[in-house]
Amino acid sequence: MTASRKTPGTSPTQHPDASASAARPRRPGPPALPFIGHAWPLMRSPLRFVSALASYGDVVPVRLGPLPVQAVTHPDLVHQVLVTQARHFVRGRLFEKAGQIGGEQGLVVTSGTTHLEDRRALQPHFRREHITGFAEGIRQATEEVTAHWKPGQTVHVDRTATEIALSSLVRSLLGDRPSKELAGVFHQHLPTLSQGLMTRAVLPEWCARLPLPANRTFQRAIGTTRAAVEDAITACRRPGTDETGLLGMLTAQRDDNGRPWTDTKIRDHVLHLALAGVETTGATLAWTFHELGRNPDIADRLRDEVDHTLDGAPATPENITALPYTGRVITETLRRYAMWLAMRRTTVPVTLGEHALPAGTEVVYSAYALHHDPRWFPHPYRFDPDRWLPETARALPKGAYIPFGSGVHKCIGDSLALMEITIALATVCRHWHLTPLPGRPVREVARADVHPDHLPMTATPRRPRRKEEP
Ligand code: HEM
Repeated sequence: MTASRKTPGTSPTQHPDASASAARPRRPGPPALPFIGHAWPLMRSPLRFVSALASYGDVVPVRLGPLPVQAVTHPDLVHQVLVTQARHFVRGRLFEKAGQIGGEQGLVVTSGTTHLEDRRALQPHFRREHITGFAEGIRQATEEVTAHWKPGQTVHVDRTATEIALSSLVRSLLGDRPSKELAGVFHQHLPTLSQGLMTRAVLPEWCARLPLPANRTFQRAIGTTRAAVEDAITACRRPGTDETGLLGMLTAQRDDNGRPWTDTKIRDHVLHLALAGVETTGATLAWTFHELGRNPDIADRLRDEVDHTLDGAPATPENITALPYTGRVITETLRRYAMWLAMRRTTVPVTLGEHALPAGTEVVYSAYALHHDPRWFPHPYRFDPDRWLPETARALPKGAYIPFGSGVHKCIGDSLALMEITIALATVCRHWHLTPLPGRPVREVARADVHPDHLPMTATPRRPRRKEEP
């Protein structure tokens, strides 16, 4: 199945440029302004800013407002931060901000023993044998969201994709009792929370305290979203309620003394899953439709594969295992539109290559920048699923392709996300052609993930071909 396929391109063969600090001239970091540091270019064109940092060296000093951070740009060193030296790092400022939104006990903010224990408790519920139970809900969510499309209609694929991701997550959380209220609250407020999170990480602390409408909207969004999740927990704890969803699993969880997890802890975990899992999956799905729309040859190959393999049947966890080309399209989308900023902080003095970082140093890495480094990905802005063919994929250094991160904090929802995207994609492609609207260029916007600023496309119905048809 696509969901469980091995990350391609990470063969152990050493890439010629793979060792960090390989005789490249080091330049001073990019020029910073007083007080706000690099906040201005980071707010104006963040993707260009982070992608340019590798030209200054493997570890580059940057200032997020008043906060000095070290940007790690070489895959080898990123791998050290995330995997081999991970025990010397905790979450950094960005993730602490996530704590202000989703609470302090969710996986996205915790580190060390607390993180490890909770991760061990949650991990089994994200394994293949468990998540396949969510597949039918994902397919239904996709059918429902696209059911009202009319031939020739302009559909806003960015919103549709987020709705599919949202509705799928709510179904996975609540099992057979999907709640329209919770979905509605997530739908209304998650984009505000996600955008606010990045703004708060980049701007000085005092900006968040100004009595501005944006700050008030943000605070309201936190309050309403927390209350909606608390209501869902109360409903789930009622005797006789179905416990097939992730929320049922969380309410059944016990600590070492046999006591049930508190409502606050469960609420934090749910909010963190929603914050980490909806916009990311929605954006990846939207970008996939965008790339298929502007690459008709790739779209034809993908549709042929889906038609031939599914042969008129709906997408299931079993039949999507035989969609290798679709898998490569998704792998390439995840490369092209990866998360643009993540953080860590050193807890002890750490040496990265030839750089000595004292304890307490904030460190950032950008999967987006790594995935657009031409040393590892020639013509990085070209969308080319065949770069992932086993015979053409170049040997990549560890840490060069990390759409889901790596190490102890690697995305817990990676398999779920891949299954979800594959099922949603196959379900839509069976019945619809989506073509871009001429003269409406689509821009990449850096929120917590990289989103299309808008994605209007024309929906034209199609009939899936069966195997026996020519
Ligand atoms: C295409 C979709 C997704 C992408 C690209 C993505 C990406 C990532 C990345 C890069 C990280 C690690 C960040 C770091 O280094 O600190 C991460 C962590 C995480 N993701 Fe995802 N994610 C996706 C979908 C999901 C889904 C569907 C869920 C859950 C329903 C989820 C839940 C989480 C959680 C809880 C963490 C924190 C894990 C930990 O620290 O133990 N993600 N994700």
